[in-house]
Amino acid sequence: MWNAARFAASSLTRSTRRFSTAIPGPCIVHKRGADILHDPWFNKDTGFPLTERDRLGLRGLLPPRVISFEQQYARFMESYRSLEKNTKGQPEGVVALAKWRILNRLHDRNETLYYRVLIDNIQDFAPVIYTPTVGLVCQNYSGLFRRPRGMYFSAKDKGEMMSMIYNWPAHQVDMIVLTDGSRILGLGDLGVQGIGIPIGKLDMYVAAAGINPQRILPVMLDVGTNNQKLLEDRLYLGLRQRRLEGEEYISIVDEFMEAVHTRWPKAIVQFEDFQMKWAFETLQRYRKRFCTFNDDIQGTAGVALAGLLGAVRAQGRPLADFVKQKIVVVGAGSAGLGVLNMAVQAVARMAGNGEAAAKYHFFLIDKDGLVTKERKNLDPMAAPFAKEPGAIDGLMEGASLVEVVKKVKPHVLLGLSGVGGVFSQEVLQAMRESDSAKPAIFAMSNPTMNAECTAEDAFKHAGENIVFGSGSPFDNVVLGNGKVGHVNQANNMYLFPGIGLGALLAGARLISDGMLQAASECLASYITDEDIRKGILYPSIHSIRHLTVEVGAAVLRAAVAEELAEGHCEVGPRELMNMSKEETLEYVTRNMWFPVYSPLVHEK
Ligand SMILES: NC(=O)c1ccc[n+]([C@@H]2O[C@H](COP(=O)([O-])OP(=O)(O)OC[C@H]3O[C@@H](n4cnc5c(N)ncnc54)[C@H](O)[C@@H]3O)[C@@H](O)[C@H]2O)c1
Ligand SMILES: O=C(O)C[C@H](O)C(=O)O
Ligand SMILES: [Mg+2]
Repeated sequence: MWNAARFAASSLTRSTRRFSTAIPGPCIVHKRGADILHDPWFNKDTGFPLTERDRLGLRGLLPPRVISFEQQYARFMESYRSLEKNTKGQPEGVVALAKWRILNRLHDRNETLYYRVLIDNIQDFAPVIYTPTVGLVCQNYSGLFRRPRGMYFSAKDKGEMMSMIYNWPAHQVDMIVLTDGSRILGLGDLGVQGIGIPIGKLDMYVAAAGINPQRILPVMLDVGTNNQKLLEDRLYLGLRQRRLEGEEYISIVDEFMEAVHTRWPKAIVQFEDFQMKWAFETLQRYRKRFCTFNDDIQGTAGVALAGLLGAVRAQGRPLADFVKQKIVVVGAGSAGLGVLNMAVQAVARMAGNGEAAAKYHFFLIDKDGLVTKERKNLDPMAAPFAKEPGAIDGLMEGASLVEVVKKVKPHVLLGLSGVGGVFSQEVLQAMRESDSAKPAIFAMSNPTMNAECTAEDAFKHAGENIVFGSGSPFDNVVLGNGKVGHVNQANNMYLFPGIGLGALLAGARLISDGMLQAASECLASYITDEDIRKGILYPSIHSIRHLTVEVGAAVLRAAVAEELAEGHCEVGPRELMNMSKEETLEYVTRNMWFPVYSPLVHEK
């Protein structure tokens, strides 16, 4: 079975694109008959050719006509479009969940067709299977639950995880996204219902990075929830207890990490949507021992830094001017602090004495206002960014956001607060006095309701010359006179798939700062000057697969340069080292899975 899984994976990567007539390599299957129809990895629905129906014991289990992949695809898209038409005018949430349901049903039935429609229609479907609808799905998960996806490890499984991990049916796992559900987007503690996030992130891994869906594993670590409403909800499917804390908590995560790495030593673990204290703690604890990263801290930081560098270019200034940019970050959580730390590293690289200068130019605001050295119980992670009270424009401890913006006149206002609307009309209007001719506003919190402001309000109140980014998608804004306010989706989806892909194909021992920096630089340089002048900081989501090849290759090359690459499958570290840039891109592309029906060959 182990060999079969590998065989299946490699045959699929060799498959051709679109609806080509080239015959893909075979895929070994160890089941027969109805069991195949009920396995979404192998199921082709009405697409099984007659000879395959005979070989696999499927004859009579399907209607007689064979429907081609193209026809199945067209049929699904027709149902989807008619659902769109029939739900017009209904409340947004109802429509979003109806769209999610139809996609989820396909996901549960036929993964090949599901991933093909997802890849080809990524702009339409990413907002359904990923942010923002995934937030609504998590909020309603216990009611929506039909069949499980991924694995659930709970506090009650202590001592059992090593054997439990062998319950997962796939013999090889490359990519794991893990959450404890404690900070799901900007929606807070959703307990076990947070499993929707790893599922959505891994769908993006398949769509953008071509990770084989047979080798992904979404994981929920259910250590309880502090969400009283959920604890009292009779439908709630998670542990009905308050969250474990301290040693009890960390011992559960330790046990899970050991179990995973015993069974799949090369699997990459992405930590996602952990509350801040555990996000930083687990990152520090595991990043040197395992191939792991925290997407909210590190993926977000890379995407934000690429956007910040783009904002400098958009002003028509040289990149070196980044060191002079005044940046106000709203939100001192895992994401906000991750961004500031990476921005400081960038300044330090650009200007020798950068660190001190950067901290002078960077302003941090949390729920209690401006963070200064006078802050009671100042978080050690935020301490390096705390201002001397009164030293800058008389700004005191806890100064409000609007006061800070009015006095500092920042080049960039970046929100990672999780609070919808904190960039009020007054705050946005104050950005008109920015010292930049083209100020940047990033409302990065998710989902849409939690964005610090809408795209429309940003252009309306802060002026038409801003550059704008948001974590959740907004439509471009029509400004009149034929002008359009471009909306960038400043979301870590532009980096995490490439970070995982590059680390996987390098066989990286760990994920270093250098690899993350390479990912961010690759994203930053992906955009042409012409696009930047139009306010475009990130590529369209249509190009996410192409971008991810580049990011993956950049991460891989950085791993090789730092001697962290141990090789992948039959490609050893020496071969990786000898690859030119073009060969690396070719190697990455060649190893990406693409959904086509492979002939199924039964083996006992
Ligand atoms: N776009 C992206 O790619 C991306 C990536 C990561 C996180 N996020 C979003 O960022 C948000 C925060 O994530 P996090 O992990 O940092 O959360 P967190 O809970 O660790 O931090 C939230 C921070 O916001 C501050 N805050 C709360 N209310 C505030 C207010 N009224 N004014 C100013 N600050 C306030 C809190 O004090 C805290 O410092 C979430 O909505 C998440 O969805 C977006
Ligand atoms: O999930 C997203 O869309 C981005 C980010 O990881 C978040 O936590 O908001
Ligand atoms: Mg996240």
